[in-house]
Amino acid sequence: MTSSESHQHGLQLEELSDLVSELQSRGVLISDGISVQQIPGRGLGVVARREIPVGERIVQFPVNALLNPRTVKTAILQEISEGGPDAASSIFKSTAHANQNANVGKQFRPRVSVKGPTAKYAALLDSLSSHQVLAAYLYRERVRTNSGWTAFLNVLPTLESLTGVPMVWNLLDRGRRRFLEYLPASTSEHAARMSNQFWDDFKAVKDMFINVEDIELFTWAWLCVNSRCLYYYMSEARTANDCMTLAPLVDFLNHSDEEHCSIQIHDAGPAMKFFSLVTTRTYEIDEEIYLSYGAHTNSFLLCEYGFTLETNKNTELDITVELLEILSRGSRKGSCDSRDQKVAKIESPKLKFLEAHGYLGDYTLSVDTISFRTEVALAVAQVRAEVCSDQSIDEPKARTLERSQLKSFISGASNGSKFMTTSAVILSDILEEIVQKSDLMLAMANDNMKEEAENRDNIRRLYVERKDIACAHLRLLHR
Ligand SMILES: C[S@@+](CC[C@H](N)C(=O)[O-])C[C@H]1O[C@@H](n2cnc3c(N)ncnc32)[C@H](O)[C@@H]1O
Repeated sequence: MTSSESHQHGLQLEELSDLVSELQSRGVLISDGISVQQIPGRGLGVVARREIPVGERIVQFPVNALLNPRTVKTAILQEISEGGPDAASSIFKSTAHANQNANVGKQFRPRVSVKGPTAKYAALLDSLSSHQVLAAYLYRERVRTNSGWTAFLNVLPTLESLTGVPMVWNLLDRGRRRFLEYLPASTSEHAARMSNQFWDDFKAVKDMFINVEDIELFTWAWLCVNSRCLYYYMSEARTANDCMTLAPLVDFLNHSDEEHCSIQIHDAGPAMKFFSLVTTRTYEIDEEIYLSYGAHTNSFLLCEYGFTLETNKNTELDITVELLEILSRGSRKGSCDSRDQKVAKIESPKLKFLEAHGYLGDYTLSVDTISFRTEVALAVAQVRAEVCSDQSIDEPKARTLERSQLKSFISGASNGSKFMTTSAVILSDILEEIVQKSDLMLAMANDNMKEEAENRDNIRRLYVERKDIACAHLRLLHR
């Protein structure tokens, strides 16, 4: 790999060649066909320096050179074995206990049970989620003077360059908190969920490790992990979400909604397991090499990674907030603020019914389809609340019939034609409001976010997409 142009863009040539040396010393193979360069609007990216055929392994890691909960645990336990109690007390708080509070689904099962003096520390690390372990590790490596990962840490983005992520507008403000008001409600809820997760993770890490106090530094570490990790299966992970690894250099690949490369695991026996980045198409000289981060919408990309795609084939219109509002209030008019939904959720029989049938939330439309979940919610929205309650002995026959029609639609035994006309009316009403609101928000973002062109353009893109999809469905509905 070469890095000839990187020095123009904040990152020094030596920093990239130090990274390459650091990785090579860990046994990582890097193709001579790629370089890391600044790409306008995308930060750094990976570019082909020569023609690259399909199937070329452009980076190959021995799996123990990756940075994930497994390798971090090994490194920390080794540090403790070599340094003794002093080393342990320079890492863990004396009050540290296995994190009871973490989302259980995200914790790790002990893979190989560790015995001896380090067993206690192994159990502590196993009780954290991957995100927590990795963020804590990056934090700690950043503050220590003798990190073995200095070259990698030096090429990670600065906190300022991560401020496209809405969660950060709230956390660090710097005049950006007001931008949250311009987000579509579903995007804003996604950002709020991330904030909650961030605070849970900060608390878990702070309670366990010494000297993790600096919120800005932890934000940087947490966001680096969030935006740069790749999927890597580990048998001890309890959920797919916890199969996270950092792979330096591979993490310079930007996202595309088309597949360009894939991650492959080659298992050639003990100590011969490799994690490779392999091309799945040919590349011309100077072409950027991308990786798909997943089939993500622009709202998701903005929340998790701080950018949106100009055209995104995974675009969809999320009407969850709008539909939940109708379902919880029983009517569209005089509706409550979407933030009151949690209270309504507990009380509304319609929401309870949807939850019991696995259809609560996630109501979306793509340009030409309405998801089945949305159709179910529209059907439930139009029946009387009593239809969603359990059958009572003396209830009218009409109610029993309507309940069975609803259940038969949900189970797929009928096509739900009974509900279609009213569903169309409810949906039109929602979509017309979305078009109006999008126009308003597009104008407001234009007027009030002038000084932050990138954030403004990302937000505008979300409303343009919402409006386009809403208009496409309104045309179909009014045909
Ligand atoms: C895994 S890193 C990719 C390398 C990154 N560009 C860098 O400078 O280090 C993911 C980050 O790159 C940026 N990014 C990735 N794909 C992008 C795209 N298609 N358009 C704009 N920015 C993108 C976002 O800032 C995202 O959080």
